[in-house]
Amino acid sequence: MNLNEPPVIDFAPFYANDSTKEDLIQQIKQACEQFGFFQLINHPIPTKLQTAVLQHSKEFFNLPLETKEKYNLTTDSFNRGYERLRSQNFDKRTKGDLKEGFFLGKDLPLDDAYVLQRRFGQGPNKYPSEVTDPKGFRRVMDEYHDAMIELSVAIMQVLAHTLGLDGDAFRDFCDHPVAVLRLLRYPPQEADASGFEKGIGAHTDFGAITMLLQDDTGGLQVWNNLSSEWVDVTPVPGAYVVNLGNMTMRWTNNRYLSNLHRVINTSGKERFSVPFFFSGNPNYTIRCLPGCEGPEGAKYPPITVHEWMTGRYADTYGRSEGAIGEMRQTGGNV
Ligand SMILES: O=C(O)CCC(=O)C(=O)O
Ligand SMILES: [Fe+2]
Repeated sequence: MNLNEPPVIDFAPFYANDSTKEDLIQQIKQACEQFGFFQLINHPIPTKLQTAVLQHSKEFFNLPLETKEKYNLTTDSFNRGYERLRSQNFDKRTKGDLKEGFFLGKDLPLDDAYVLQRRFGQGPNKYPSEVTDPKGFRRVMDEYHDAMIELSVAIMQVLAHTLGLDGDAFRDFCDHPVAVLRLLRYPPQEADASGFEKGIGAHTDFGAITMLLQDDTGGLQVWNNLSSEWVDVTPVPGAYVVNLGNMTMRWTNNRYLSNLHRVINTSGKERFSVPFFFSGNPNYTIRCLPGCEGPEGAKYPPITVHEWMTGRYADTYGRSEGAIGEMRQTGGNV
C-alpha cells in the first residue's frame, strides 16, 4: 500500500508492550521506506510543556534585533544561540532562508570531558536574560531537552526493531548524544516574493532522527518519490513530525530514506516550529548495519558522528574548526 503523505502513527503501543507493538513497528517500517517521515501522536511529551516551549520561543523572537544579536551563535564555537534571518541558505537562487532561529543543547560546563575534547555540538547554552521570565525560559528548555532525549531513545529502539535488531542495538549511539533543539520563526512571505523564496530550502537532515513540533500554520512539505511531487505535512496538534536523517540512510545502506523537505510560509502570518535533532555520541562510528549490506555491500564508508557532523556543517554553513564564516554558500544539506 502506498501512502499519499507521511502517516500519523499512534505511539501508545510502544509503552503497552503487547501484540499491538508489532503493528506499530510495521507501520513505522513502511513509513521509513517510503517517506522517511511520519507523525507521532500519543507520545509521552506533555502538551503543557510543548505549549510553554512555543510561548517562550515566541517571546524571545519578539525581542528587538540588537538584543537577540547579543546571543548570536557565531560568538563562540558551541553552536548555541541566535541565528538571524537569512543566515542559512539552502537555495542559491535566493538571498537566504526566510527564518530566524535559536539553538540550544544540553547545557554542559566548560570542564566536561567532551567539551574539553572539542567534540561536535558539546558545550554551554546561551540563555536570554531579557525575556520576562528568564528562569522559566531556562527551566522549560532544559526540561524539554531532557524529555526529547528520552523520546529519541524510544524511537531509536523502535527503529532497531524495524530492522530486525535487538531493541538496544543503538545503546552506545544514544549515550552522551549530540542533541540540538532549534527554535524557529518563519515570517510570512511577501506577496511579491520570487518563486524561489523559501522559509527553508529543500534539504535533508544530518543526524539520525529529527522530531519536529510545528504550530498550526502549515507550510512544511516533503518529497514524495513515488509521485515525484511535494506533499504537505499537515499540522496535527501536539504531534511530532519524525524524519530520518543522513545517518539512518548510511546505517541502512539506503533502505530507509533521509528525505528532502522544505518550508514555504504563504499563510500570511508568522510560523513557529521546534525541530529536535538527535545525532548520537560524537565518538560513535556509523557503519552499515548487519543485514543491510545487500549484494553490492556497503555503499558508505564508516565515519564517526563527530566527523560526519563537522563535515556537514562546514559544507552548509561555511564553518570550520569552530571559526564561523558567512553562511551563504551551500549545496544543500544532503
Ligand atoms: O520548520 C520546519 O518545519 C522544518 C525545519 C527543518 O527542516 C530543519 O530545521 O531542518
Ligand atoms: Fe530539516
